[in-house]
Amino acid sequence: MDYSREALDEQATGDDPMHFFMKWFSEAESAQITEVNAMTLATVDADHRPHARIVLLKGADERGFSFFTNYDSAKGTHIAADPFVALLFFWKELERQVRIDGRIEKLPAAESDEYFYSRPVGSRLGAWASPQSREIPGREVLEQNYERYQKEFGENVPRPPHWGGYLVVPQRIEFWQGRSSRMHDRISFSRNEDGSWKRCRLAP
Ligand SMILES: Cc1cc2nc3c(=O)[nH]c(=O)nc-3n(C[C@H](O)[C@H](O)[C@H](O)COP(=O)(O)O)c2cc1C
Ligand code: PXP
Repeated sequence: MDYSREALDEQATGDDPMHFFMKWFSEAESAQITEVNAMTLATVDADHRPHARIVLLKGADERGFSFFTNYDSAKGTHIAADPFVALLFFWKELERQVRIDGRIEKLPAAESDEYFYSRPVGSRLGAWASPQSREIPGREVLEQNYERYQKEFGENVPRPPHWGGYLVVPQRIEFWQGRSSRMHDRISFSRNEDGSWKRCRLAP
């Protein structure tokens, strides 16, 4: 595969990488890419070993990038031990990659509530039924848990205390545009101490 769609120059990315991310994200949405918000989340465990999995981006604003999960999951345990994480998007139809490194924190409970109560009742029950990342003897455990919570809550399924959002506050954001002969464009932003951004070009 030789990438040849387009170029990315420093000026085009502007001074604010969050702003530029939104632009690329909406272009990916317009390109009808399925699961455009699917991103790889990398964490490290207490022994400094890396782990990666996909989660869905549910918000991006001037603060950073947010997603929702089980705080007692493997990733939740890693984050509690080490708050440095990485995110990765690959939009192959646009020949684009976005790499994000940053520090992660929990979203305020009110924001977790707001998102949780926007989810279908079935997914809300799923959050109760699944002890995410734990070994279970069989699928029937999940089905039994689901029925149990369905009986207990009916249509009014509250947010479990172990389920909520995280915010990744970016320290570095890199935009990668594939180019011919592996001579790709890489524009990288690093956060300065005062919160402003320093932009540079990296060799591909
Ligand atoms: C397309 C896709 C989207 C996913 N989105 C989420 C998500 O937003 N939150 C989540 O907890 N798990 C999500 N998962 C499941 C995770 O990849 C993972 O299996 C789960 O969170 C357990 O990870 P852990 O054991 O490392 O904590 C998604 C999986 C896929 C394939
Ligand atoms: C276990 C799990 N939790 C949360 C999500 C986030 O997506 P949603 O809030 O749309 O269900 C997903 C998406 O696949 C998921 O698999």
